[in-house]
Amino acid sequence: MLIPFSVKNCFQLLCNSKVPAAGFKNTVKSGLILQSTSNDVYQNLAIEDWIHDHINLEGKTILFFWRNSPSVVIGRHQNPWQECNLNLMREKGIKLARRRSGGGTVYHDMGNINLTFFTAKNKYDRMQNLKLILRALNAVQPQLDVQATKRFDLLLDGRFKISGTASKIGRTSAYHHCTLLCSTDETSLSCLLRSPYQGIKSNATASIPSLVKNLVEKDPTLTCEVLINAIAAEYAAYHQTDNHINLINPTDETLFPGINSKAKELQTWEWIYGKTPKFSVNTYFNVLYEQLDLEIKVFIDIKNGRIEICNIEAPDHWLPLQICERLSSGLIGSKFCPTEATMLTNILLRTCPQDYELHSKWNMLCEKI
Ligand SMILES: Nc1ncnc2c1ncn2[C@@H]1O[C@H](COP(=O)(O)OC(=O)CCCC[C@@H]2CCSS2)[C@@H](O)[C@H]1O
Repeated sequence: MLIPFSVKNCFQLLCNSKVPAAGFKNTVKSGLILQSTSNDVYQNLAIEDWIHDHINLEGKTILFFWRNSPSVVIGRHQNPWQECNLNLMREKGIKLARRRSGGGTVYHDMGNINLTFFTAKNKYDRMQNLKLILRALNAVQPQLDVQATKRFDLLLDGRFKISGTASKIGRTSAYHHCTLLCSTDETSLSCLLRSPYQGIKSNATASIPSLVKNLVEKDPTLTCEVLINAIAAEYAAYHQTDNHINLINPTDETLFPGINSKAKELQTWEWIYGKTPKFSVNTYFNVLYEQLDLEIKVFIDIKNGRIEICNIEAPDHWLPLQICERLSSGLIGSKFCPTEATMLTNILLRTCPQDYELHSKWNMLCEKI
């Protein structure tokens, strides 16, 4: 169901389907500026989905500002194992989110601003949005050298990326969203976006790594707040609308019916990992066991995030082929995830409870894999 658009009373009126559409169109201005009160990546991505699915954007536009606590955000068609360091993320409690738009992987924290430009499909224009950001940057610091590229990145001093773009085009509406690096933790960004996993083969979209820089490095007065206000002012001037940032709470079911279930869906394993395009892992590693250096080979095919084919080859004298096969086949159908694999093999190992040596060997393998 599409809901008529309004700037009056922000979303209260947006949800009021009794407002007569024709008369209403003449009285409302064309743009609305919103900012999320939440720093939760799933809640903020859910707001994007909700607006995209529920608001009739014909002749109207919305600009949505949002910031997240530390998170890694992968594109719709990406492979998280290939794009980031999942172990490090788990260790540091950094969230992983899969967005609905395509493109590469980015790191978010409170020093990164996200901007979503919602329009009707026929008004979707990424370069126009980026130029608006450039005008705002120029207004706050005329000495900045920032340019938009053909890929819709924003580059500082001709080589440092400060913004990446992605988009989603629906039947009638579309959105273009982009980042803006203000004071992000660059060390976390580069460590987390480096995958330690080897031997992955897939057709998933690969990210395009760049040198990055924060705007605050160029001018310490360029805080997130200053930048958001400058972009909002430029947006209001361009769309001849009120220069007012409406704060919205993305958990408010009265304004956004169904929003919490959207946020929940974005947090499911099935969405984050299960949507990974089919891939395979073909690798080997060495284990040290009682002064023996053993080579273990691993071949795994993963579909919908679950193990479809699994072959683990260890030297026969160390782990007899038959046992290796039994344990490998026990993993088939399980999520490609350390906790589930460990749980499953623990169940299998219970069939030979006394064999402590086998248990310790298998645990070594699981840890390495
Ligand atoms: N926050 C941020 N901003 C700009 N560039 C970044 C950021 N994080 C990482 N990077 C760099 O971009 C590349 C990936 O570039 P690549 O071009 O592959 O991907 C993108 O740019 C995607 C942008 C998605 C924007 C959405 C807006 C709201 S939700 S996420 C990465 O390897 C880093 O070098």
